Amino acid sequence: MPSAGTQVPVVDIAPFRAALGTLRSQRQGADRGGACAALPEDARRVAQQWREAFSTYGFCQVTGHGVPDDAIEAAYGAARRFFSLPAEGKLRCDLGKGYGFGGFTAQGKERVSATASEQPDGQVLGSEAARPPDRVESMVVYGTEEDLVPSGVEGYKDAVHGYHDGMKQLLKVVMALTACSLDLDFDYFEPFYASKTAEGSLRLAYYPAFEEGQEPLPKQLRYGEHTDYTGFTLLWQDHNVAGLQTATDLRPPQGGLQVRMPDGSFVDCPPMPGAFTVNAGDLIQVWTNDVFLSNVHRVVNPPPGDRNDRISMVFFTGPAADTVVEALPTCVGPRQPAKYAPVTAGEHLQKKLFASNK
Ligand SMILES: O=C(O)CCC(=O)C(=O)O
Ligand SMILES: [Fe+2]
Repeated sequence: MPSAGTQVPVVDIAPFRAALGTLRSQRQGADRGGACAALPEDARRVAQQWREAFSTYGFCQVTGHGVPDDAIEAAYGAARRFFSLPAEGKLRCDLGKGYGFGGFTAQGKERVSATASEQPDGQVLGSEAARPPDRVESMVVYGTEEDLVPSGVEGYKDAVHGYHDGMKQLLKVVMALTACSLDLDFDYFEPFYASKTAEGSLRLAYYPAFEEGQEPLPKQLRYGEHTDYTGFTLLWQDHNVAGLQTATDLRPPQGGLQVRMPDGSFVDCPPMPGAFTVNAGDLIQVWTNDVFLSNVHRVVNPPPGDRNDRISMVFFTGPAADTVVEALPTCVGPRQPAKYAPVTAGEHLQKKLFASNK
């Protein structure tokens, strides 16, 4: 049996990224259709690996993504400086609306496990859903001029907006790859993601260290069991133990992400050098009629005595709020009936956020 942590597959998307430019230039003026079939062998193999990863795990580690290290470092540094502010400095960015509506959310407000009973397949996670609030602080960034900019955090705005732009670029590749892996035209999803109401929010997450004598509440986790609510999530996991404080040194803290395996067990999904962890959210599962899974995951506490904190940069994506998400044409057929009622993207997200802030 492979050791824990090796089970979320790795996909190097570089060959697909290289081919995508050619596809785009061919598309201009060319007849529609068949664009993905024209991909070179190595890029088609990436699309196949992508489909396998999301069908089995709903997760993969993405290398060859093209996001520059310095953009990651800059955002990570800004996040660390923000979360190191005294509480008053952070609370000045709290809009008082709870998690998911911009700005800062302090510990004790969000209880993500309360959303888990509303998975698209109706499955309930039982007593796990009754966990106390998560041991996390969050700062949400939309990449617009409306974003709250904390005072006293040098370079914050440029760094987080630069990172947000980088994530939008990567998302374009992710959606083209998804389209090709589902036998759709590479630009199939573009209209859904072009709108201002498309989901594209960056959650900077801070999981404080457990200092001497501090214990979690009974059953409390850093972030409880849940599925992500919308499209793909592009996650940069902390590569560090506290003290190193750069984004890319690989000394993964213990007490991180775990992903549910097909047999129901949870395995560690530690950061890997230079990789983004990518997972599919509920709307992708509905869109693909279960071809891609929106899989359950959580962030566990570090072992007793481990004094490390943890920072994640979590980019949530999804189609425009008014998109009615229903089974894609290549994911239904006489022997593959649609399993879900159509869902409106914005309504689904609001329902989940409401449940998480109870
Ligand atoms: O911090 C992490 O590694 C994962 C966070 C997560 O699952 C989420 O924000 O939805
Ligand atoms: Fe998540």
